[in-house]
Amino acid sequence: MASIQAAHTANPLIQIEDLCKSYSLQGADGKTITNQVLFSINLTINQGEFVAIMGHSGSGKSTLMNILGCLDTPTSGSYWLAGKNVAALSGDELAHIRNQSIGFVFQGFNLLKRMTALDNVATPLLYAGIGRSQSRKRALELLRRTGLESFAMHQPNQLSGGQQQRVAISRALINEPPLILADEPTGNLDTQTSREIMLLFEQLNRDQGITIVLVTHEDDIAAYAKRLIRLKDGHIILDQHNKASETILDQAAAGNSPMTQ
Ligand SMILES: Nc1ncnc2c1ncn2[C@@H]1O[C@H](COP(=O)(O)OP(=O)(O)OP(=O)(O)O)[C@@H](O)[C@H]1O
Repeated sequence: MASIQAAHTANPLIQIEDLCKSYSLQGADGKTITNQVLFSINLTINQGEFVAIMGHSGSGKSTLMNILGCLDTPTSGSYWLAGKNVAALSGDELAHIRNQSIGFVFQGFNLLKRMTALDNVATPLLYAGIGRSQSRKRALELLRRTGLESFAMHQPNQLSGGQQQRVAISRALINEPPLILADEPTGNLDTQTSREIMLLFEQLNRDQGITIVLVTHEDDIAAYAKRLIRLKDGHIILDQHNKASETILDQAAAGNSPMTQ
């Protein structure tokens, strides 16, 4: 297996050691079946990295992302996020870390249907106890940055898929998290809109140093990430610098500005 982990020793944001995950299910005969999904995963992701996780359906990508997002717990092994041992955190501390340290972006956008774009973006701040007017002010700033200021009062069904995903990305950014976890973020989008969303991630990574970890099935989406990890049957079988991202970076440097498209 090719590995670039040794090259990334400074400022680890994610450190996983010997992590395993199994699910126990009850079979038709009533007996318990154990399904091991992740096998002895070792992974370090430093602050500022842009990582794509690839692999066939069922290889364990979402399971790994759920653990990275503190939405699920490993069966064994350790996970340190920003220097904190996740297993030692209480429920409240986990909720706090999810709210403050991680921005989530999903394939289905996961916006609240009856709320405006503005209120969708402001929601994590409201949960964090910030007042409504301050939250909305900050949400509007984020929508401006993602090119959606004039759509602030639209509800999700009045927005295109790409616009909805920009709202979701604005929401993910509102607490200025060091980490964005994106699970198939372009899975519901056409090619051109996918490209715009990926350039937006690339810009956030380059200009603000936000660490981005995304799951994708598609090579042309993974091409934006600087590091490529491939899972197979719950094992990391490849972990390497992604040369394809250099071409994309050249194109971005040539003046593509997804924030205003
Ligand atoms: N909550 C669960 N209970 C039991 N088994 C589960 C659970 N979640 C996932 N699995 C199993 O774990 C394996 C990996 O699933 P996972 O969703 O992580 O794969 P994936 O690589 O994300 O697949 P896809 O690309 O189709 O989304 C599958 O065999 C799945 O059935």
